[in-house]
Amino acid sequence: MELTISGVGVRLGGRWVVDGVDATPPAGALTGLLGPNGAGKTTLLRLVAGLLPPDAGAVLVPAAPGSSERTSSDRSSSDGAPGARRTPVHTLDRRLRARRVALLEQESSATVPLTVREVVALGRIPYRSLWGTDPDDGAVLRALRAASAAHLVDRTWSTLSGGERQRVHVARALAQEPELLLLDEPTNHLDVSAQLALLAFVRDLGVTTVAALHDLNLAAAFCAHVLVLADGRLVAAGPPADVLTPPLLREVYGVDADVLVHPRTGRPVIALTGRA
Ligand SMILES: Nc1ncnc2c1ncn2[C@@H]1O[C@H](COP(=O)(O)OP(=O)(O)OP(=O)(O)O)[C@@H](O)[C@H]1O
Repeated sequence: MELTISGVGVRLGGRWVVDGVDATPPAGALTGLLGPNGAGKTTLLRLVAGLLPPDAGAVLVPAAPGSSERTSSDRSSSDGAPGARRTPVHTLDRRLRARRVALLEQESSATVPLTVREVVALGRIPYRSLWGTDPDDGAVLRALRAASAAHLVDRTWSTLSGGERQRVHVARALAQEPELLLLDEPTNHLDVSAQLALLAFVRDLGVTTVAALHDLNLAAAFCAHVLVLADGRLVAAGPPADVLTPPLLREVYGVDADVLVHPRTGRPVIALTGRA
């Protein structure tokens, strides 16, 4: 999906928590959203998901073909699609938006008396008929397989470990079959092997994905593009090798680091040496 984040800002608690962010995450690729605690990553993901209306700017997505959605005149000549009809994501009808955009929120501690199958089926609600039937009865299992969680299908949600819950959350987001996938710290609770498997999977999915990540080396290894937030503002954007430099890491995170080049992948490897 061609996504344009255009001058987006929101005020919460009397201050701009996200402030004037302009970004165009590449379509069909994995973008990492980086920045220290409180930088505004979760808030920006909620804005991009259309769950939070912006107080400034807009998040524009292509209008669905044949829809009567409110569209803006195309302000995004930079995205190479002049004349394309675009619409602010927060104005999309909720059901339609849920078919196009999935947000994996940071884990909530809620315990629900549901099986894993039922939790993942929640992601299919936007596709259900008036009678509540899913037109694609294989979608839940496909999503569980993709998230390496098919073996959990009949388990009760409340009995799962943190890492198992995280995989099921990912499966629920995938079951929505979105054009835009937004992941808030998706590697939380996952062991190193599961972290690598998940990021390799979403990188290769071909779906425009924005993932808030704290692990700079995972971002460097898997992301095509990174956005770095600090105090609600975008301070850098581009390929990891261009963005994740020692001066940037010092400025944004207050840490000293050596940035090496991986001998096989050519990607940056960040060796933290201490607080600046
Ligand atoms: N509803 C709200 N009212 C007031 N302040 C808020 C609200 N939501 C978030 N904030 C504040 O906005 C800032 C950004 O929060 P956000 O959760 O977006 O940061 P983050 O980058 O995701 O942080 P973390 O890495 O710790 O998850 C924080 O200072 C937070 O306290």
